[in-house]
Amino acid sequence: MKSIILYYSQCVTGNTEKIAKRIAEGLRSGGNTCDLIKLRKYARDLELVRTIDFHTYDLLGIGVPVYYFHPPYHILHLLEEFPRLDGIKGFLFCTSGGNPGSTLYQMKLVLDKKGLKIIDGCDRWIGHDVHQMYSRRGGHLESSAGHPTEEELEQARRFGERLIEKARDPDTPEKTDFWTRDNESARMWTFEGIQRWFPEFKLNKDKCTRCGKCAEICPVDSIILDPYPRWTKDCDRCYICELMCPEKAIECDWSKQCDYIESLMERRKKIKEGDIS
Ligand SMILES: Cc1cc2nc3c(=O)[nH]c(=O)nc-3n(C[C@H](O)[C@H](O)[C@H](O)COP(=O)(O)O)c2cc1C
Repeated sequence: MKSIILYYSQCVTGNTEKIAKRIAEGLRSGGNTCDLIKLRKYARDLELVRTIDFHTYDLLGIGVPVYYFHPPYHILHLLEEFPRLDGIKGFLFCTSGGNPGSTLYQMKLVLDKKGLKIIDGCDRWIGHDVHQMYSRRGGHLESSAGHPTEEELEQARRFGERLIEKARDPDTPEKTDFWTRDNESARMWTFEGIQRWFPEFKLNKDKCTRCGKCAEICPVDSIILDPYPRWTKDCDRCYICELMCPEKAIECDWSKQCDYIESLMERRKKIKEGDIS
């Protein structure tokens, strides 16, 4: 059996990449093949997708990190540009800090229109969450530290192995049970809402050396050097540019988001202790 996995994963954490590699390992068992392709930048990926002959594969897998209870928006747009996938079986997966929202459901909505028959998926794998919202909490969501664990990675490998049988069986039904998982958080956090609520990019020109790392790393090519970095359009708000700037010259104001996280954590603690319902 011939399969292919396309995945996106941030370079700082690489959680989805770790899971994708293990699924591929499982899919390669018994002499089967699996091509593993890392998505990097929207424009380049669009070209790449146009060169792939998907109909030479029996199975197509797509993996993403969860961004604000959704797939990264640029990946959703990329899926919209995929060719027809009739006759091919598919599976979807993601990693999240613990709340995948409606990520896989939204991907399925797009891929259904392409004719891909989705036979399996998993949105339960956790990945170390280092979003800057947690900067006051040591720079990460504590409960996600150490994930994906070796146990989760082994689950991913077995998931890949099981997929071989499922993909071979012509009677394998379409996977529908968890696709309806559409939650309140996902409905609340619209693309426009995210653009409004998260901080604007602020550049400290005294620190910036115009090295271009931010532009190089931005997955949607939102940043141009003019001659200093300038953000040209709405992006996925992944803030990888801020995180990876070697001079720490991108200084977003995270105080509002950090305050929000603190009040959320406080509320959760009280609920756990039975102080409030
Ligand atoms: C911009 C951004 C938004 C995120 N939004 C969510 C979210 O809504 N729910 C969640 O559980 N985790 C969220 N996370 C955590 C990531 O989904 C998680 O760490 C994931 O494993 C990252 O995968 P990667 O290392 O492959 O990029 C977010 C992380 C980032 C950077």
